[in-house]
Amino acid sequence: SISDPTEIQSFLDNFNSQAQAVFYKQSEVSWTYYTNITDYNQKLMLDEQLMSAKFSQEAYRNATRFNLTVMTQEDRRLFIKIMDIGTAAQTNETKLAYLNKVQSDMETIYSTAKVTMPSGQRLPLDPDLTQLMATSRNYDELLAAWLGWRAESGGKMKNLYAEYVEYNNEAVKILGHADTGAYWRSWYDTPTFEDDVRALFDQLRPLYEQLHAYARRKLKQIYGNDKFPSSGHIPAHLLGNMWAQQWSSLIDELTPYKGKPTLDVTDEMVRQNYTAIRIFQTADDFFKSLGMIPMPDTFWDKSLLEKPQDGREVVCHASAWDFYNGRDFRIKQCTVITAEDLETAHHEMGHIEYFLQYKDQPVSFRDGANPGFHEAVGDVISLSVQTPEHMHSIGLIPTVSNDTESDINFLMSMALQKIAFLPFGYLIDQWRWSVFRGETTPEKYNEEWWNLRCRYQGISSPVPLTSSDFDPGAKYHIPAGVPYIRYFVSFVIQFQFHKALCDEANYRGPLHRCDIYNSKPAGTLLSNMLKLGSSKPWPEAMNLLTRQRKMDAQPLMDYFKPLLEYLRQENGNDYGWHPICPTDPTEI
Ligand SMILES: O=C(CCC(O)(O)[C@H](Cc1ccccc1)NC(=O)c1ccccc1)N[C@@H](Cc1ccccc1)C(=O)O
Ligand SMILES: [Zn+2]
Repeated sequence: SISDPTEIQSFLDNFNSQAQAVFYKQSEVSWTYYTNITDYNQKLMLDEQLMSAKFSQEAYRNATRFNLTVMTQEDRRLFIKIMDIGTAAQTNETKLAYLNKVQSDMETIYSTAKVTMPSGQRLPLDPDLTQLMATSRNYDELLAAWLGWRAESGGKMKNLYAEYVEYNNEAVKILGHADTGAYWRSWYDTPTFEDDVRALFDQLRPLYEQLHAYARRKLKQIYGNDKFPSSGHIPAHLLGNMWAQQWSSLIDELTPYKGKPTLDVTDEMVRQNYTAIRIFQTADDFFKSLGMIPMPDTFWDKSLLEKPQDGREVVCHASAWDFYNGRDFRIKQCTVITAEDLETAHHEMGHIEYFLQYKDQPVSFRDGANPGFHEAVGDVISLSVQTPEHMHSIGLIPTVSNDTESDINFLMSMALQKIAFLPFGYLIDQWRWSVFRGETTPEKYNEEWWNLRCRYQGISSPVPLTSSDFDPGAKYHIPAGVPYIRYFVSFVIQFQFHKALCDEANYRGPLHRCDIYNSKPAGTLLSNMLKLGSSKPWPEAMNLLTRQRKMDAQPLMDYFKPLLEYLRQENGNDYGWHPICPTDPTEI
């Protein structure tokens, strides 16, 4: 095998320039499809996916001819990443084409699904059903939207999913992975990863149990006790979100101390005629205040920041795009003027900032230190933006009051966003890993999904389950094949990052009131970590930023400590739920 350093270097240089061209083409063709869903554009994208798979297979074959043992650590790391070609390892072109087609068809079903409401209106998820789930307080109206959505999305793709699982597993097994879940976990390069995330979740469950109990009591006052099963579960359609994954839309009902200025800035954004562009300029301004890299002109020219009104079908689920040429970076988001979309804009721009910071790395290192790092960047900034101090400084709330009661109100609003999410962020890939392992077979898909929803999230289906249902398919990441444990990891590490940056900014107060706006030292520290991309093992990136190498839930627990005490006092013994789903979901 080849050990000559000049041959090693010329292979890497060659790969890098060819890969940029191939990945650019693939991004362009995919962007065209995602922003204009037609059969023709899908065909162009699927053809291009086969071309780039051939390129990856060729690169893999060539890379295996080299002797990795004589290389520098960095070159060895590059070769290993070049050989990690995922499902492109499937050399049977018919099978690979079919896998890509099934995946794309499921994502298209999800993105074009519409629900016919009792009024006769046909509503898409974005923005209509999302807004209905957030604003309606009518049990039956919420139920109609929730039932309709799962029928039109997941209900239409159960058999497709079983095929996707089979073909995806077959492809990654060629690379030596046990199954697709094992392949996805390999990106964290941590043998104890599954145990580590389980330990983090167990550490955080008491916080969630207390928030769940508090929300359940308030929701019973709104909808009546008779709507809640005696098992202690909350019906899944009452939490202000299609998946009950974040409960921020319930902030007005769940605010502990009434009579204080509202923390929901949506009305004020609308009153000030905020536009999508202004939402993204607000986010861009924050990165600039830290001395970080501003969005380039191509971003503003080529992004799609609002749902087109010309009848085109688009994939509305937000995403950030790296075109791998060091110049072209875009966001696709069907932005609406709400506090939630202000947060999403920061989330997406966090991905772009990471792209910008690592754009001079070799292509194979243009990735997050691990997938959770990529999801955390924007959310860290958003933790500063959402403080009452910062919201006041950008004119979205009238006054800042930091008396104890206002503090609890603020922590409650952050908990509805961050604590409510934890079991959801945890359970999605618990389900998928069990499916990829073959422990959960197609006839058990839906039953096992609700077992996890009942056990970890303490929510239950408001209607009896039928075997034709496929509720996992009602959540974008399942048909789109996007892993999800990355968000659970992000929701833990983003508080570690926030604490480290607040320390760097010489902030002294309670963590939940820290706003790093304008801190160049914090910006420099964050930039230096982001510049690494995936060139170093993630514990080294973690160490550079936080001066220790582990995922640690303590900063998150410290942030919410005052709220946990309040909730414990409020709830007394009225908390928790039966781990098994209620037999009769509407049992009185
Ligand atoms: O799905 C997202 C945001 C979309 C995204 O930015 O994570 C996006 C997902 C995606 C879409 C298409 C293909 C692949 C992934 N991820 C990116 O755009 C992305 C991720 C890593 C690198 C580059 C781009 N958030 C999750 C969880 C979440 C996170 C933060 C706040 C609220 C909710 C959700 O909505 O359930
Ligand atoms: Zn993301």
